[in-house]
Amino acid sequence: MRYIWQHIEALLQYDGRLPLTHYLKNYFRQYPKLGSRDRKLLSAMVYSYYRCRKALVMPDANLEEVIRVALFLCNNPEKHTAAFLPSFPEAILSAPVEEKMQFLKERGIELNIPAIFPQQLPLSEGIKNEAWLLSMWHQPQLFIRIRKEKSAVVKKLTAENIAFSFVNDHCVALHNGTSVDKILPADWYVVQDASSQQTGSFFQPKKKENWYDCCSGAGGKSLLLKDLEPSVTITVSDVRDSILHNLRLRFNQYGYSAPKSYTLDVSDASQLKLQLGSQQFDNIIADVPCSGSGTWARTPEQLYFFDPEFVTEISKRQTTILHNIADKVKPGGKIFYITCSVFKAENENVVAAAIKDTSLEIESMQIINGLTNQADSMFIAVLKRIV
Ligand SMILES: C[S@@+](CC[C@H](N)C(=O)[O-])C[C@H]1O[C@@H](n2cnc3c(N)ncnc32)[C@H](O)[C@@H]1O
Repeated sequence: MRYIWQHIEALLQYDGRLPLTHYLKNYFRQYPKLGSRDRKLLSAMVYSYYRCRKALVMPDANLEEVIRVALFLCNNPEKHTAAFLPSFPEAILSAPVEEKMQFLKERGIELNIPAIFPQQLPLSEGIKNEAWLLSMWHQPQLFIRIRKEKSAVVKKLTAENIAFSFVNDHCVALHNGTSVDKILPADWYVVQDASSQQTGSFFQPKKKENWYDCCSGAGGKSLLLKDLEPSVTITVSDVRDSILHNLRLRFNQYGYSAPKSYTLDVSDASQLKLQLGSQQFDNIIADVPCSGSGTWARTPEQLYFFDPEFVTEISKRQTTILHNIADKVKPGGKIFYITCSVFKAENENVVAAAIKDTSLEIESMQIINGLTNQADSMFIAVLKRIV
């Protein structure tokens, strides 16, 4: 098993620039002799390392010991990891993380939880710092939104012996890595995080309304809106042309005609004016670019290599976007400002800056705390145009 430790040493040369999942794929491509079990084990080791390394106070430990403790904290024993977990009693290997921490403490391994995120940016109301930090130690669940044939979905998942649970009427939680695409017809469901699904409960669209999704990405929120009220007309924009192409394919896949779309940088007021002219909309979804800190349990490398300068920059862009779209919504209409960040700087502070010199007022704002469901966390502010 020496080769595993050699690969780990090589893998930890990673510098955080590529998404970790791409980096691992590229790495494994260079070593075709590594079997699927080795790849799973190495991935679990690397992910566990970035999840909790900064919290482990183990000054005299070698890399092998650190990795074993990280695996222990961030994973329950599975076939591919079991042999590499420390030789602790069986029961503690699948115990809750608080018990595991206590167990380590009793054996002289201290944990410094705040060190996981030394930048210590203030979090939005409704999310507790320690709970957020500890959530980084586990991969969140996979969620689907059932669009149709609910009882057939249940039947198929049950027949395939897939573990699942309902979060609400349409939201199903599954183990991460479940290949739902091999089991369910593509138009019966959408893969969408539970908190992202929950943003839909704020939209309350009325028949035939005209909506604008200004940072639409591949259309997760637009499709949610369309499924809530198929008669709405949606216009979408994104700075990336390729993602708008994906959005159009998805709309067609789900039986909708492709919406009017613009490739455009909404932080640039002149581009917005040039392309949209004087159009106004009943409501706008602004699911803006952000740090993604509410989703870092899926991408712990972003937590590990985080540069706070990014939040300073992105919050300026978020404020500019809100300013630019403020008069694109009709008086009485609403802007749904959404981020998948837990930082105040991208949430409450941006909203406060944007309402200062626009005719928007805050109807509500809150964190959608995903921690209890092992989901992502998001922020949504409902901003109403008053004149
Ligand atoms: C959070 S994602 C949107 C996710 C999408 N609403 C969904 O639910 O699937 C933010 C999107 O904003 C786009 N974006 C980033 N900067 C932008 C800008 N200045 N103008 C327009 N779109 C931008 C990104 O390309 C990305 O697709």
